[in-house]
Amino acid sequence: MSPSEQVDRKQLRRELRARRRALGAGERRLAERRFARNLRRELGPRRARHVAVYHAADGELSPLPGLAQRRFQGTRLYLPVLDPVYRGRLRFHLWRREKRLRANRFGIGEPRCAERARADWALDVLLIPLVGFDDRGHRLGMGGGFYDRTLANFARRPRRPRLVGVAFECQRLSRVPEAPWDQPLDLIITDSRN
Ligand SMILES: Nc1nc2c(c(=O)[nH]1)N(C=O)[C@@H](CNc1ccc(C(=O)N[C@@H](CCC(=O)O)C(=O)O)cc1)CN2
Ligand SMILES: Nc1ncnc2c1ncn2[C@@H]1O[C@H](COP(=O)(O)OP(=O)(O)OP(=O)(O)O)[C@@H](O)[C@H]1O
Repeated sequence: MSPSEQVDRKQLRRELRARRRALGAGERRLAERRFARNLRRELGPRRARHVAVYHAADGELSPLPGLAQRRFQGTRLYLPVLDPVYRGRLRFHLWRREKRLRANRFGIGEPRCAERARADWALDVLLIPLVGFDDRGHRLGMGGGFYDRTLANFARRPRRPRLVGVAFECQRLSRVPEAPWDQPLDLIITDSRN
């Protein structure tokens, strides 16, 4: 990746984050409904017992209405937690809805570390919040490299979750300038209307 592409990434990230934050409440509700339908359709009938989600922040599309559907009734949900030991890495802890979350250093809610964790490779589906994406499955995230490091691990594993990016259609780009460490996603699910 050339230095100018690095600048592009930063600039793109800023613009796309502003774009998703600018969506109004009505647009968001509609987008979440469409996402719910697309999620059901795209995941197909295969059972997903252990699904990592995220606690929507910074204008992100909330995946929760999608996961409240009947199809996900026995599904356990996990949230990313900034690893207190391995800096820059994520752990996935069980999200029990009756328990209060705790804000991490970015102000995003996390389960307490006492909640059960599941090894990332043993999840069935990993929902990844995207800042930008393109048709080839390349993604732009918040820039901390947290998901990058998680994804890099899967290359050496026989078992891994389905890697599913989540974004609004307005975050689609013709091409994400790719970084050498980028791992393409299996699937990107948006609020597309059909
Ligand atoms: N909902 C949600 N949870 C998530 C992520 C995410 O993208 N969405 N993450 C995905 O990685 C991890 C957190 N990563 C983050 C990386 C950067 C910033 C951020 O706001 N950066 C500031 C400057 C940060 C600072 O140094 O204080 C910024 O860009 O303005 C936030 C979260 C784990 N949890
Ligand atoms: N496998 C890895 N191991 C160590 N560091 C990594 C790895 N992958 C990426 N990084 C570092 O993480 C930083 C952020 O990467 P990048 O710009 O690709 O973020 P991003 O596309 O926004 O993704 P993310 O959602 O993971 O933050 C980079 O500076 C990079 O050096």
